[in-house]
Amino acid sequence: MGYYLIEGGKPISGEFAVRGSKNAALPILAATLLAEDEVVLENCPLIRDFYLTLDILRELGCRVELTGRTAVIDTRQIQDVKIREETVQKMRSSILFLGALLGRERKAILGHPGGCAIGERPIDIHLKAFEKMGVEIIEEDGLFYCEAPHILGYHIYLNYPSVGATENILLLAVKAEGVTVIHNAAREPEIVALVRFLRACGAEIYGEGTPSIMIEGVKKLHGAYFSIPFDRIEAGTFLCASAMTGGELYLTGIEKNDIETTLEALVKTGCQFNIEAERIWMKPPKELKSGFSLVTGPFPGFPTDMQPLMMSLLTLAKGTCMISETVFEARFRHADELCRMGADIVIEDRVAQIKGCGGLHGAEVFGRDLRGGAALLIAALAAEGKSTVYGSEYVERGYEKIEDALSLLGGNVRLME
Ligand SMILES: CC(=O)N[C@H]1[C@@H](OP(=O)(O)OP(=O)(O)OC[C@H]2O[C@@H](n3ccc(=O)[nH]c3=O)[C@H](O)[C@@H]2O)O[C@H](CO)[C@@H](O)[C@@H]1O
Ligand SMILES: C=C(OP(=O)(O)O)C(=O)O
Repeated sequence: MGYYLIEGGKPISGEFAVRGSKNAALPILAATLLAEDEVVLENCPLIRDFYLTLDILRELGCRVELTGRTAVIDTRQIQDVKIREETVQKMRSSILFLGALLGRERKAILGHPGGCAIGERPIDIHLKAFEKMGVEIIEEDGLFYCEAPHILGYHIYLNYPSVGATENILLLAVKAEGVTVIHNAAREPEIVALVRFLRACGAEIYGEGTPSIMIEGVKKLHGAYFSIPFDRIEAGTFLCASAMTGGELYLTGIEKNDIETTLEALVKTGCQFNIEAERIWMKPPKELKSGFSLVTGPFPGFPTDMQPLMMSLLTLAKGTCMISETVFEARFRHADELCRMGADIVIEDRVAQIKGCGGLHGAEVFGRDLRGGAALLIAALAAEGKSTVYGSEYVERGYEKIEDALSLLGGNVRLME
């Protein structure tokens, strides 16, 4: 198990150019399977999940070249329709290969996806929609054997605006016969990014970013050039790190509409902002304020992925704050670890009450998922003394060399493999 060694107490300040989004890049990589020509992706995030997804494409027989942040992917020579169990276990987004492989090859074999243990995370919404669109699914020994001789457009009503299910249906529907409409679709910026990519490849899609997305199936998609948009969770993580440590931060490469709820929460803590279209400057107050409630929810609600980071920050804010986690039922595992650093957090079911503790101290703590690990890392930066944060392998799934980025901004963080 890798870990971070952190010496706290130094402000995180300066300029940071936000990198490409994990949650936009991964579905787009799956979508490259649908393009029957070369795809060029710019601004790729060099993170563990990205490399793992490139490996899936290679294992399927695709040609993949990565130079700097530019990936060139040619899926014309695809030879396989099965994703290895080991890979599927490591990453939630591997489920998106189901829609993409079915769209391309009419067949797919894949197990139940793993990923961060933040809840049960069933895939019933994906499978139900697929069946309605003509996919035959047989589950045997933990594997889903899927076949779709004919993919049929359909009106799909999601009982929850699942991000993954909306993406998977999009991947299948672009190659369906006829029109598909997704009702109660997810509206996250990552859905918009996937649609823009598919459209660049020749797909006919309307309504992304709204609860109704209409897709007119096409016979073939072509290659495209596309730049991965910024990672709104990385941006929020660095803002929280600076706010907690009393540093001023200048973020570039962002789109402010995509991180509005995070900015609103930070404003409530007393942070001041100067916001331009693609840049943000933030100055934290001398003392962070609390006394409000946060409820996570589907976009445009407060993002569940930011919840652990915001909880970390609120441990230092004067007053009491309540956070309700409505998206994932087991996403508070970082709270106990924050308490080991001196935080005052009480959890009851899916609500956390966080009282400002006046200051954190260094400790040995365990990150058990991606954002939970990052939350501990930023808490350690703000704590007095030395900390060890275990679980770097989770953090590396979604943050590119976070230890280097934070060190360049004045933090004292080392990754020990
Ligand atoms: C790779 C990626 O993009 N991951 C993001 C994606 O995950 P993911 O796509 O897994 O999240 P979903 O929106 O699907 O899940 C939201 C909720 O719906 C439930 N659900 C989902 C599907 C289903 O078939 N049945 C079901 O019950 C889940 O258990 C969860 O409670 O969106 C989440 C919510 O914004 C983010 O936290 C993740 O970072
Ligand atoms: C939960 C996350 O990712 P995944 O869905 O890939 O597990 C995340 O990015 O915070």
